[in-house]
Amino acid sequence: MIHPPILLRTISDLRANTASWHSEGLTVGMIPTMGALHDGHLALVTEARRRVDRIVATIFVNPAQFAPTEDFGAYPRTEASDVEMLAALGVEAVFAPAAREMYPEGHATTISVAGPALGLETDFRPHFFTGVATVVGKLLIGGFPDIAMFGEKDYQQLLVVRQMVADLHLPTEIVGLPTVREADGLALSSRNAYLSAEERRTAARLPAVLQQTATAIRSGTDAAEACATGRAALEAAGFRPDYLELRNSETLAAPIPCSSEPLRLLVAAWLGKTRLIDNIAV
Ligand SMILES: Nc1ncnc2c1ncn2[C@@H]1O[C@H](COP(=O)(O)OP(=O)(O)OP(=O)(O)O)[C@@H](O)[C@H]1O
Ligand SMILES: CC(C)(CO)[C@@H](O)C(=O)[O-]
Ligand code: BAL
Repeated sequence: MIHPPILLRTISDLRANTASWHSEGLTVGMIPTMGALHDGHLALVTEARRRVDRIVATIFVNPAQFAPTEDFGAYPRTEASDVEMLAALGVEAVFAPAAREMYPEGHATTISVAGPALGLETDFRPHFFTGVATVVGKLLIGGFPDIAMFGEKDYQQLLVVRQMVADLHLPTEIVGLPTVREADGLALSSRNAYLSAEERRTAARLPAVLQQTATAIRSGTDAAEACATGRAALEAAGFRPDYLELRNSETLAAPIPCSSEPLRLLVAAWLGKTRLIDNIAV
């Protein structure tokens, strides 16, 4: 017997729900999403199920993280089927507010993060992390979950959220989980739905080039040279790369040559009208 989750539309209902769970001594996990759920999101739910007593998933296509030229209008909105998928996994509550609930008339506060937010995505989407940090901050303050789950697919976002939570002393543990991939290596992403059949075949070159570049760096090729080769391979396959860069995996600072710091290779590239991102440990 599947119990549908409670559907919450207001911050005050979100707060009342999680407060009542906490008052019963139950632990709470939050999974922030923009909906159009896939197995990557469901892996976050499954891991939360293992860790906490009650789960609230959030579904909100956050206008503040889209530039006017980006795909806010086209972003897939599939709330009814999302709620069914969450129900099947036993999620207790779904918070799906309207934009005016999150950003009422006169809203004038944003959360701006430096550190891991500098460079990479910010060079191409300068508005993005302020939008993400502001909405995630509001969600965490709205529900005060014990844990919140994020995917490594959005690796820079994960580090930005961790930085924000630490800096604002929020009492939530940020849990990062590995990227869930299709059989051919493509990272699951709601935006994959934009790809034509031919683009979808080409898209598998993105993780393949990422792997090749990581292998070259591991076997001693200079990182700048390996990344240049990787970008050229992406262009030859039909992508327009925004970046393919090696960074320190904890700070996202440029790596210090010859040090033994942990490294991450991150990529963002356009395929037709679709922008894909991915990353792997080196
Ligand atoms: N393939 C994946 N594996 C693991 N986590 C994922 C995956 N895809 C998304 N997530 C995580 O799910 C959460 C919600 O992401 P979001 O709703 O933006 O989905 P998305 O598929 O990343 O969408 P988009 O295509 O817009 O980037 C984020 O923490 C994100 O990192
Ligand atoms: C974290 C998030 C839900 C904030 O809108 C979004 O950026 C996403 O889905 O990754
Ligand atoms: N998954 C990150 C959300 C975005 O690109 O807007």
